[in-house]
Amino acid sequence: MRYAVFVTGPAGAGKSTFCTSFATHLQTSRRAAHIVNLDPAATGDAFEYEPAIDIRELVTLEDVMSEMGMGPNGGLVYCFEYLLQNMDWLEEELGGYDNDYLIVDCPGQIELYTHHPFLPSLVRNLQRMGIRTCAVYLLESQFMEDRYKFFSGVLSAMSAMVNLEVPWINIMSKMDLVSPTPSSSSSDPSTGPRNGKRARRDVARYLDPDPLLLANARDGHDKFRERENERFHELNRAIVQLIEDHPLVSFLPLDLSSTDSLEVVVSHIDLTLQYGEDEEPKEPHDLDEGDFADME
Ligand SMILES: Nc1nc2c(ncn2[C@@H]2O[C@H](COP(=O)(O)OP(=O)(O)OP(=O)(O)O)[C@@H](O)[C@H]2O)c(=O)[nH]1
Repeated sequence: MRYAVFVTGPAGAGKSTFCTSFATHLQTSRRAAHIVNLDPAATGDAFEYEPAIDIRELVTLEDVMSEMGMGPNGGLVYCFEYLLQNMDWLEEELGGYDNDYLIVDCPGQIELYTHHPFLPSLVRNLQRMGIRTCAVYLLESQFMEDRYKFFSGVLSAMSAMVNLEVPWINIMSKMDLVSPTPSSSSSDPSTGPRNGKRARRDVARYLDPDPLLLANARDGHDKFRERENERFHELNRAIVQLIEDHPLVSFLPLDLSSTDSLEVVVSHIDLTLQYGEDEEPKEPHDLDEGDFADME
């Protein structure tokens, strides 16, 4: 069985950094893991790793823009259309990997996840090749600094989940930027960040989104908006109702400075992919010395 994890999320959410840490973690556990770069616009020095499969070997955004006279957004769409027309290229690239874990680093343009058909088509192609797939969606912890920004992040995660229709995990990345202790400067966890960082104690309301954060908007900025636009307030109430009625979105915290945190995320991904469930138990004569290394 081969496995593929699509690592998605907005630009700068930490996708490439997570892919590197994830792959390193699996390799340390003696599991075959490879990174697939799906961003045709990635620049050479964007990677800390050498991707095993790289869309840029098929098509690059730079070439499309210069040869087809397209802009960056149209060019990206063209690159994905081109990939889908050349699935035999991908199938051949994937041919060399058996019983492996493929970590697919996706571009940061969220329209690719929320309404374009490319990723769903790509996932269906991988499933046809017998590759079990799931997706993770990274939202960075700075999204918790502003409730409106946070809820737009929640809605984009929901929209991407609905579009992709594969087993799915939401991750709150860059949790190392969140302060471990609450500040005494404010007693209201629904207001903005304190001293530039949000206390972890408040974070639970974001990891398992509490719609009241949005309903109980109280700071000056919110009052201004309420006064200015009652319809905006009605829209908020409708969003709160939607999130309450469909509690699909919760977030796993990811702090890459903690191995335990990464391990929890990896074990959730394994569970979602049902990793290893189809493997035959090894016969004693199939075992090699390395299989006993962990037992020493
Ligand atoms: N503090 C902190 N910074 C991080 C973490 N992960 C990534 N970063 C930083 O955030 C920036 C963006 O990280 P990337 O991994 O390139 O993010 P990305 O989602 O792949 O970005 P795009 O490919 O542009 O969409 C870089 O400066 C990273 O060093 C993290 O866990 N903690």
